[in-house]
Amino acid sequence: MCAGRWEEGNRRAPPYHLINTRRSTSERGFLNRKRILVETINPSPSPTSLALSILRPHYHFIGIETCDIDDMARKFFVGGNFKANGSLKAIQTIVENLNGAKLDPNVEVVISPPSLFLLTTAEKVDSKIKVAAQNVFDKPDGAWTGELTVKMLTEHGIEWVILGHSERRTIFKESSEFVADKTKAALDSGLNVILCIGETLEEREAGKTIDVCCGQLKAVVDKISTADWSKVVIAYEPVWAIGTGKVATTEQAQEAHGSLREWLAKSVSPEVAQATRILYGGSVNEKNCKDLATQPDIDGFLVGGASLKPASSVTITVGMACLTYAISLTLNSAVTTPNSFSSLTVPAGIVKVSGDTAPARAKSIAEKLSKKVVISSGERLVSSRPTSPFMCFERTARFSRYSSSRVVPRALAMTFVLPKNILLSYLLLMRTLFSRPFFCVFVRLTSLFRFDFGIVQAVEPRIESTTFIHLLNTASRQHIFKIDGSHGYSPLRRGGHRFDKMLGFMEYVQKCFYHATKWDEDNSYANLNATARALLDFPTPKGLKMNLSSLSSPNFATSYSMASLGVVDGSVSYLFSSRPLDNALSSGDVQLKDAVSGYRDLREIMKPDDLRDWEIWKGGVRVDRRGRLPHLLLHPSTIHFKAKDGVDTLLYGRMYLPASTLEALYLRRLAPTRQLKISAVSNSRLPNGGTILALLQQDNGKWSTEYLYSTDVALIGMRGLYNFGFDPRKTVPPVPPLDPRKIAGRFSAGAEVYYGILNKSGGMSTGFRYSTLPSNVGSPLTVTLTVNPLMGHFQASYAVKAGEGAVFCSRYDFNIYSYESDLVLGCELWRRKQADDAAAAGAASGVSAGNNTDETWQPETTLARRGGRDDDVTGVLKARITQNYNIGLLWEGRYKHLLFSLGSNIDLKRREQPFRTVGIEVQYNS
Ligand SMILES: O=C[C@H](O)COP(=O)(O)O
Repeated sequence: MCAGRWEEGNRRAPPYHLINTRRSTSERGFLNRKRILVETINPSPSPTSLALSILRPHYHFIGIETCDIDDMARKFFVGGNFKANGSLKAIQTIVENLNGAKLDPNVEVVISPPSLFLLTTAEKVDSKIKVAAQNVFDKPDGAWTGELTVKMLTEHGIEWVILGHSERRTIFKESSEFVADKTKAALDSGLNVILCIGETLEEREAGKTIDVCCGQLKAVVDKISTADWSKVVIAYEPVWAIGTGKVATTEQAQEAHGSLREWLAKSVSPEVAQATRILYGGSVNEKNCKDLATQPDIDGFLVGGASLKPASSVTITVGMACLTYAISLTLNSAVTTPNSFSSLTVPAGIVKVSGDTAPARAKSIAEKLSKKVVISSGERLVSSRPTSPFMCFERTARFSRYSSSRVVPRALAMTFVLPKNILLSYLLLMRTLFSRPFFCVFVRLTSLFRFDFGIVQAVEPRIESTTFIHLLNTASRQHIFKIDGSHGYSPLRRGGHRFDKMLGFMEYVQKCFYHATKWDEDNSYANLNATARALLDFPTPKGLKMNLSSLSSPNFATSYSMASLGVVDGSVSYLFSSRPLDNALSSGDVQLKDAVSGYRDLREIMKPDDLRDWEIWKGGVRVDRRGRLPHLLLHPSTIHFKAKDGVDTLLYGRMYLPASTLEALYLRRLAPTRQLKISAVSNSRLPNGGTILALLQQDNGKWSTEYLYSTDVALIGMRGLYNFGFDPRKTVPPVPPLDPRKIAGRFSAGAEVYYGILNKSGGMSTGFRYSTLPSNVGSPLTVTLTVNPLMGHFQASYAVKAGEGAVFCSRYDFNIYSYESDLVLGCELWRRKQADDAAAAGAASGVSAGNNTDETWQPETTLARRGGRDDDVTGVLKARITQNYNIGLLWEGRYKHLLFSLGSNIDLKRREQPFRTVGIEVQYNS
């Protein structure tokens, strides 16, 4: 069988079934429908990356990420429509704020000032932000008093125009035909169009929402070509929601967007429907955008009022008197611990709060920061209490809780003990290190008398300066959640895998390849959290999907998939393996435990094959190239290399239809301890047309390393994992304890660093795992702790196999700067056939035995005692619940020769419509 038989060597059979090869590694994303590769990066110490981390806190380098190409291909879009508001000065301020803000590069931002300010805005605004006119006429230059022509716009670098806004339709009586004419004129001259549509309240109440919106669209569809749609963004703006503060509910908006996309698929083409961005507009603000941004068919926002509003946050300055000193006696132990900043005393701290916040709120924030404040003059608030710099920063961090901004300073403290007992400490505020130089230095001269000199420059944690920027970043962050399906602040959560439901056939075949070539996926830093991911992050199917696959020869597999979610689409994939995959089984025979991801039982690390074991000699002559050097010494004519004897290679390709996306994977075992993976995705709608990612993996049992290069932002990275305990290369594995009170387990530690050359962004994370081994007599468990020191993220997970058929898992995330936390609980329950012995036991106790195909939820102890087998599993139920009362349910099982995944996502907070998604996937593999 493919999975679970690692008891090679002198290990005795484990007390429970091994499922360690159940999940595949990074390339598994290639095997799922409509996915693309996204390298992810972690927060990092450089200014750009810190900003990035604020905007994209979940991005992480660990491995190839995959996501629905539908989602990713439609770049998130946020437009700001200032309407007829704002003075030149106000608009300049907005532009300056936007220029200075760290905006997510994955979001397209367009602002639309009144026409009088178009040129100034276009001139001043950073090139990453585009400018839109709020209207344009459909005729060339001429006698059109009060109008702007398309030529005027294009000649002055204005790339966008808003057309069909409800205010123009209702107040200025613009008909849908006129809007369509203007759209055509704009597109013909190269402008991009934000095309607004929307229904009135009466129309909605009359159930005419979709008819009205589609009618408005139809006028445009009739006039422009299919190709023109690549330059159109639709903004769905219910008239009753515009400027009223009455935002459409998430369900209302998603329903309308989904229907519009369906209509586009029918009326224009499925490709246009997939590619066209549909924005929502109408009383969007930084709070309500969160949920809206997570909807599958909402690709951004057109923001009115909130695009002009200043943020309700404040700027805080934390500082101390420029030069202060304190003398504290050794006896004053309360403030003198040699290795802590608490020993650094400063007589006075100054907390300055300023900004657009009302003075009362500023005062209340200041009071929270420093319990007792004295207002000395104006807006300056002086703490009357002596305080340490660390306390100040701690309070600044706490301050973020009271601010609407999520930006918090990040402090890094370092202490050096110099000769002669001089203690030098300094504290850096990472976030402001480069943009606003900040440092403080404290020197302690002796251990007897403490002279603490402190110099602290003023610190101004930069806070997102307008509601629009805040909204923009919040929305893009949420959109990323939608793409990666993860929540919280886990450095490893996104690592490698996202789709941990039943494996597609191609994934399964790849796993068989790993097993056949003895590659241990779990001995990798990328898979440190694999158990918690499999148990808590499993996705649930949406709509109907069918897969038909076949391993037509031991070396060659094909797979076809069809899905129906709005529009019908599918994919064709081929896989070639130089190693015959005799261990791959059809859907009727495969053990469910091999086809479903779940708790990952680590196997004992093993000594890798010797390189010489891989050499093939015939008649005293080497005939393959797997050895070290000898073949180089041979004359080429004496080497009779045969592909089938060569290094093991796996080739995989997939084409998605109708979206013309190609995926490819090249996997090559270079040596018993080394593997090369090159993966690529190509799609014209992706940045640069796609991505290539190369990964060189080294695993010698005791430790493993991986080196990565991606063409996307020229990302380079490295990660490693070290296993404590015995070294399989030097000693034999320790004898497993027979005493059930003793635990047989393994402790591993790892880290990763990475750097994006093009975006000058890097980062790191570190993690630990303790997991029991197959030889453990008691309940298997896995505990992990992962830390992103720069971002202050901690994640702890705990999974325990309460028996053969039940696993429970919990995961807790915490951010020490923002105080955000996230708790997820989950379980999986395996359903098994009744065994003969159970039936016999039933008969012996006088109970009718029944036949042995009866199924039941078995108590673990019973199963363990009778030695449950992998092949008696008939289904698995997975469930998880988050602290926000989001529930995921997934049942995976087999009916005759078909494998089923049936799942649903339930949001208990939405009482009116708790079922967010429902779906089923069916697989037949032969
Ligand atoms: O173009 C923007 C829309 O009219 C939305 O305006 P609003 O956000 O002020 O409701």
